[in-house]
Amino acid sequence: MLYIYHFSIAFAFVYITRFFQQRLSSMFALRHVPGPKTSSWVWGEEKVLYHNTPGALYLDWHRTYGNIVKFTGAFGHQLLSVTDPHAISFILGEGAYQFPKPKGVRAWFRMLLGEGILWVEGKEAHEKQRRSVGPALSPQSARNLTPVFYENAAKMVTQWHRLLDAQHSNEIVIEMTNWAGRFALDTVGRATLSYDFDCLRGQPHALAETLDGLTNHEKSLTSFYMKALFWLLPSILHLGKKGQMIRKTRKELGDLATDILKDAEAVSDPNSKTLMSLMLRADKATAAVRMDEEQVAAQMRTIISAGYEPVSATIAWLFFELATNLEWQQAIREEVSTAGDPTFDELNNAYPLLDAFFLETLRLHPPVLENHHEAAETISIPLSEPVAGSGDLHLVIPKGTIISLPVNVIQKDKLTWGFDADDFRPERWLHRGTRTSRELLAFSVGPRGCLGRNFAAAEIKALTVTLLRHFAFSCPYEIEAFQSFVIRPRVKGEGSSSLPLTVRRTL
Ligand code: HEM
Repeated sequence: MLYIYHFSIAFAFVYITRFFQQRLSSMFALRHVPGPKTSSWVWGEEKVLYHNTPGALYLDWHRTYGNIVKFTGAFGHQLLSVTDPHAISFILGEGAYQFPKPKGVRAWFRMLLGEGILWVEGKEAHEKQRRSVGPALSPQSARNLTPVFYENAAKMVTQWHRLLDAQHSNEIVIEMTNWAGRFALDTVGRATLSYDFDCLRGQPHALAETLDGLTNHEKSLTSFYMKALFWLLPSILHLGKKGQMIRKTRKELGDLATDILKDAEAVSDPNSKTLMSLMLRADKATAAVRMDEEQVAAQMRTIISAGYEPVSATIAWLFFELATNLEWQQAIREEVSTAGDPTFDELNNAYPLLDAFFLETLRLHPPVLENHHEAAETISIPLSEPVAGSGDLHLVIPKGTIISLPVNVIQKDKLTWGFDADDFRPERWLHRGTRTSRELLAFSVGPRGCLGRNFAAAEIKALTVTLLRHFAFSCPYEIEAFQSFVIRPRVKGEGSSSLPLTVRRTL
């Protein structure tokens, strides 16, 4: 017993000494990097970040201190916020495997989704998973699934007409974040597993409620502690009600995938175009060691979750912008008022106004606000311009430093986007010579860039075309951004996400 006691004391001593040693050497190495004064010795900037409008502090900091900003997290750990273009290209490109996701972020993905592609690190292991998952999310696969996108969009139209008929009215208030979530979940469910959650026809599915309960919460002390501490103590995620919810969601997502995997027909049908079948075929063709049941379930959970949250948030923001930019709404309605449903290729190429509006929505409302990484080793990264007062076009980043790439700041950079970078101005995308979608970071870039971007663009555009042909939108409320797992809209001052839109029949 005494032995265990001494062992624990020694262990704690070594751990605490190493922790402070690392902090001190990191502070020394980054001493010349500018940044805000620590506002709390215990919580660093975590509290102000948590209570401020999402992304607002990063904007202030970078406008005050330049492209590289140092700030403090809980218990004095150092973070860097980086918007320098060369540094970003390196971190997301050639240096991607030297900057894995932070341990806390990986712990979250592992606990919720399993050891799938969002969790995996290391060049070889990640490339192996990408070879299996990639074909399932290729442009060809999104092309094959386009009819599913339209079928789900048409279900939404039918339901809204029913709601209007029931009110004997041509106008009704629709809570758009809820319907966007139903559309995104039904679509990714059918595409991935040929499984219909059927949220669009009936009541929200239990899984949608579990997913929302996990991330779409009001601000509370517990969620603040979780957010502030999981960088340092990833195991905190296992605790309390939150831990229970994560386990519940993981189980529900996994049970569904394994049930379908066991249903031999869904998998062995050589003509099946579900993402699961395509992934299993790619895995069989390219991997020496095939995925086991848990690995398949992990990938399916990952695709469902990756295809649900950011898509539903983007749909909501896009309709918010349509509802507040009425001239654009009318212009896009006219542009898409052609006969029949546009094909996948037409959705991509035939509607410049729709495309510009979609890209501008992602520029000003990136659902994934911060892209986090951790230096696996002490490493020197290239810079476009020196940190103030140093003259050096490189920055040495100590091992363990957590780096945030604030997508909102990068996508509002006045040097790249011009003096009106803060404004919603879709016309900036119409001059293709000067602007390309590659400049967006909303989907990230490089070897870990989003695999589902073709899928997301096609489903969101298919929904927009369909809804604009039937309805007109306006927004009588003041809306603000709110941080859940992704950035969602809500009525100013309300608790969780909400976007009530006035929807009027046009047909
Ligand atoms: C507007 C919608 C979407 C946005 C803004 C978005 C954004 C992102 C971002 C920023 C990443 C990089 C994450 C990181 O490095 O930590 C990512 C990765 C990923 N996304 Fe998306 N995503 C969207 C839709 C989708 C959809 C619909 C799917 C699948 C159906 C999907 C599947 C994936 C996968 C599998 C990865 C992991 C790639 C890897 O690590 O190699 N995404 N996404």
